[in-house]
Amino acid sequence: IAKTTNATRKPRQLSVDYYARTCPQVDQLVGSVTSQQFKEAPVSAPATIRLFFHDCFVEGCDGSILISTKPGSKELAEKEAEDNKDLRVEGFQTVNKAKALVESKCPGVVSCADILAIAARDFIHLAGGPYYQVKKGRWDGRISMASRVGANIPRANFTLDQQLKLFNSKGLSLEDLVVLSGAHTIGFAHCKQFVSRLYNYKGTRQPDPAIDPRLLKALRMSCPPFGGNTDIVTPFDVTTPFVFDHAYYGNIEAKLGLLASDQALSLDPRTKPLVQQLGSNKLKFFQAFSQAMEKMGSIGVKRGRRHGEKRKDCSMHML
Ligand code: HEM
Ligand SMILES: [Ca+2]
Ligand SMILES: [Ca+2]
Repeated sequence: IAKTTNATRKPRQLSVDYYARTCPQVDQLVGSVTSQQFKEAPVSAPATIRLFFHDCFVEGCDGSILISTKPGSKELAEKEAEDNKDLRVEGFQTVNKAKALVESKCPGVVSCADILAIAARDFIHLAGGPYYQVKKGRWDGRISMASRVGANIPRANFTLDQQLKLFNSKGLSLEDLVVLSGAHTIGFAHCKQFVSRLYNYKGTRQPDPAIDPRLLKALRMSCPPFGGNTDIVTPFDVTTPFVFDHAYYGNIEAKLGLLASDQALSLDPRTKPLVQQLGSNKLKFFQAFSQAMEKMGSIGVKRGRRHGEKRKDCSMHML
């Protein structure tokens, strides 16, 4: 019977109890690392959530983002790509710690891609967001190339159409786009991601009219037009930058969006009604976010030895 179910199972299907026999305690093991990490370095939460997003959008959710460039190799790994340079180390550290613990209890069983998916869920919950079951069974990928990143990661100055096109190409809908962008309720961005909105919006030499004047003033203080400190970061959510809540939507309705791509969601008639709904209904946001994360978490999933690997060290391919 077991054989028949295996053969008839859709190849890319994930399941909550995938490790029921081989590593039943995997969620607890990862959980002990994420809760410790959250206490020591709360930025691990936004760091890991973004890491998961950048993993799933390039080659699918397969841990390709975790690979380090081989010393002496000409081919740079994904994490070296320009769009991944600002991924914080805390996300990588979390995955590595969790992987080490999981390997010590269930050697050679759990993929790095699944550990990243579980850790991202944990941090959403630890920061005050929803808890949902993570479906597992992803294999790690054999390809990690910096050159494949640029076209697959959305940019801060993307129009809604550009964002939508990219999300659609990943099997995600307009609603998924609006809901997943709510992850910008925690975390921070560097000045370069929005500085043109502050001084010279679309070449007008004027600020973006869709920024609240008080926010504009505050952002201009942290981010001068030239010669500022490039390490400065600013919270996405001016009200609760460490709390996973639905404040993001109220903010963009109030012209407090940080990136042009965020603000666009409350300006476009296609997305504005959903922004209003999510901003006024935390439960709806939490339910929609959990579902959308499951959808994002199943992009391009690989199963089996022919397409994937189970790494021992998440930063190195198996040979
Ligand atoms: C819709 C298109 C999106 C765009 C254009 C976008 C762009 C960005 C940018 C430019 C940053 C700042 C990076 C920096 O300066 O360090 C950022 C941060 C972040 N993004 Fe997005 N993002 C998008 C969607 C998402 C999604 C779908 C998620 C997760 C579900 C996500 C989660 C995050 C988090 C948590 C941070 C904060 C990272 C930290 O503080 O370490 N983003 N995003
Ligand atoms: Ca990937
Ligand atoms: Ca918040």
